[in-house]
Amino acid sequence: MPQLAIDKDFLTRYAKLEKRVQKAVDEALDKFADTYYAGGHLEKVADARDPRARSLRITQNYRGVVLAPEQGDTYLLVTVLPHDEAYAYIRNKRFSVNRALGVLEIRDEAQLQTMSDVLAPVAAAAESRLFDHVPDKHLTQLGIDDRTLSIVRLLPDEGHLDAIQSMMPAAQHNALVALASGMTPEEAWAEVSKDLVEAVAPEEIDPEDLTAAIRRTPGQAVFVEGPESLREMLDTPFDLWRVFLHPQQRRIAYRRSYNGPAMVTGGAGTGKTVTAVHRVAHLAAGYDSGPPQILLTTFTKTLDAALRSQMELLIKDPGQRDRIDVRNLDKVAYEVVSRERGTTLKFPRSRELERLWDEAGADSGFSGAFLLSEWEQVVLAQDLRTERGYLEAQRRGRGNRLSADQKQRVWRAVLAATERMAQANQWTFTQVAAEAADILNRTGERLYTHVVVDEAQDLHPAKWRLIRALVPEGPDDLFIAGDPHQRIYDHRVSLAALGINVRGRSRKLTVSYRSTQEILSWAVRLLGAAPITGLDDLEDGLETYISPLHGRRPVVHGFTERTAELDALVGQINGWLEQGVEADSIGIAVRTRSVADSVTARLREADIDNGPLVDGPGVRVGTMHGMKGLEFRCVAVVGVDADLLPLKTQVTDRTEDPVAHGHDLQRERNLLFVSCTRARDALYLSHGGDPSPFLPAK
Ligand SMILES: Nc1ncnc2c1ncn2[C@@H]1O[C@H](COP(=O)(O)OP(=O)(O)OP(=O)(O)O)[C@@H](O)[C@H]1O
Repeated sequence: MPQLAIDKDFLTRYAKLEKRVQKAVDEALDKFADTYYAGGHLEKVADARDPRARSLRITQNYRGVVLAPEQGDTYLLVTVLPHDEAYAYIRNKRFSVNRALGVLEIRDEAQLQTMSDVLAPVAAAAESRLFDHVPDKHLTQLGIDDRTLSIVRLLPDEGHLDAIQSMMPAAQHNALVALASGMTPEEAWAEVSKDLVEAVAPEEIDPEDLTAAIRRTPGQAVFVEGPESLREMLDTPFDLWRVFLHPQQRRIAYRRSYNGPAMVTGGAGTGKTVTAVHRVAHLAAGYDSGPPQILLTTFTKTLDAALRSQMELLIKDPGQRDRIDVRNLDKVAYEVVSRERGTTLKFPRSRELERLWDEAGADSGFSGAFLLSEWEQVVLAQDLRTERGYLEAQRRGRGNRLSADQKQRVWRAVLAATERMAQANQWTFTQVAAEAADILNRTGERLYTHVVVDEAQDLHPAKWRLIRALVPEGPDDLFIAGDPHQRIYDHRVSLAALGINVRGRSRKLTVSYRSTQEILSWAVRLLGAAPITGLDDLEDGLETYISPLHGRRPVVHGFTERTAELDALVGQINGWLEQGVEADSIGIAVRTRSVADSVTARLREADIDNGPLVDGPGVRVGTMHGMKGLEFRCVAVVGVDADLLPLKTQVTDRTEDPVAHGHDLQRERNLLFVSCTRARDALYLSHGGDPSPFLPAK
């Protein structure tokens, strides 16, 4: 059976072609797909570096580059380029199979040759060379082949190793970087082989077997399952995540089965959501049709809309889609409770609710706002049902200590207020989640076979109890994606304490697909040095978090007053717009509503179209909390002032509760980190007064 594969570079370049040329590519591929096993109309290029590289005519000015086997029947669509560049590509590049890893590699042999000629005299004159201490045998074991070896022996230093990166097969370059950084050959092997989708013994690697090599390199090239699948790829060429998963992502998403709840963590932009959506595709592929068995969920309405569109982009089969519900947890909980009660539920505004709690707790000595949050953060969080339970409960992170007498008064107020709410059929979403979990636990009904949860770090314990109650315990029951460094609400949860055991089934993603390395390295410093505990109770660090993307360093501008700061913001936004950045690819994040209002007013004055973060129109403006889960090409974080970050009203006094104080400060840091890591290409920050202490010193 002939097989067609497509390289990431092909799709990336196709995405950027004019519509007219794209159409010509489509036609050429249709023809090619009809007959590719004959290989008939692929043109051999006389001076091709690699005899298997052919050109495919698209238009007079464009050519595709196709790797066509001398025997066998796998064709790889490598790239699509203007005519002269395509021929230069074919004249310069060679394809190979890595001898140790078995992955597909491409190198620019012409440039490497030129580089060798330049390096030869430098190497001869140097006293020692970078890899003098490493014997050939070790290099070979790491996948360095003879062609690379000859230039490796000439490299005088790491600068030259960096300089040849773009010419070299990526896996071989990684191995050399590992050795150059002082790793032993064993450590370097662990480093380069960690991303393999399948381990393979060197003697099993056939250097001519392109099909096997492509299968081992799913982040770069994948097989197309048929003309329809090719059509889908070309219809949404920007959505590379649908097709090219990083091996780390693929291993996690497409593992046949987990013997219980599994978790994927990783820094911002490492593709946790992408991995979760692919996991749903994997689970759905196990069924043909029928009632929904899989819940894909997250914690807000705006995020679940984004999840739904991602799911629909990835899963086209209507039968499989029917097996999947995408809805946020509030909605799931609402349906369970309203169905049981046979009525709709009312959700009063927070002011109204606080008034109710004020009245119900009038003689408690506490405000309605305090009582309400005590109920949600302590009583509902710990599922406390009796006064005794409450009196004995720890109130970690709740600030001021309460005496037994005070606790009794709080408990009475809780009873009175919840009674009033019940009479008026008034609810909070946390309460509905707790109630839904109770109902399901009481009836034993389980609504799904699999639940996949995104943005898991911020869920209230009541929502976790609901999640646990939605699926029977068993293989593949729960798949959880989250990042504890992005925790921006109060909920610090231990999954184990909630009966969800992910030990041994927790995996980490480390490669950012969103932000540049410059933005990442800078943003990680905002988090401070305090250790962060994950949902699995283990410490979670971001030491291995990297990005292959590069760009400009973030900039921080300081002003003494807000007006000057906002004038500068207008200048920055206009600058981005003039550079051709679309208005809806620019996000502005601020700590408080009132700063957001000033920003919006100033933009309006400058005639810059703007609107809310999720649906616009124009430049997106919103609070840092609203930035969660979103992404923009350019991000401006405004009002990074000492009195806004941390926001005093949100931080418990150290003298009242030092632990809560620490947690609150960390949460404020995380909030700034989340905002900054929404940026793909450019990050701009400013303050209109003393700078926030979270900003790193230069
Ligand atoms: N394999 C991939 N190929 C191409 N793009 C990818 C891939 N994986 C992720 N991306 C892109 O990287 C960006 C971040 O991915 P995603 O939102 O899944 O990350 P995340 O870890 O959930 O981020 P966050 O925690 O910040 O919300 C998205 O634009 C996504 O499309």
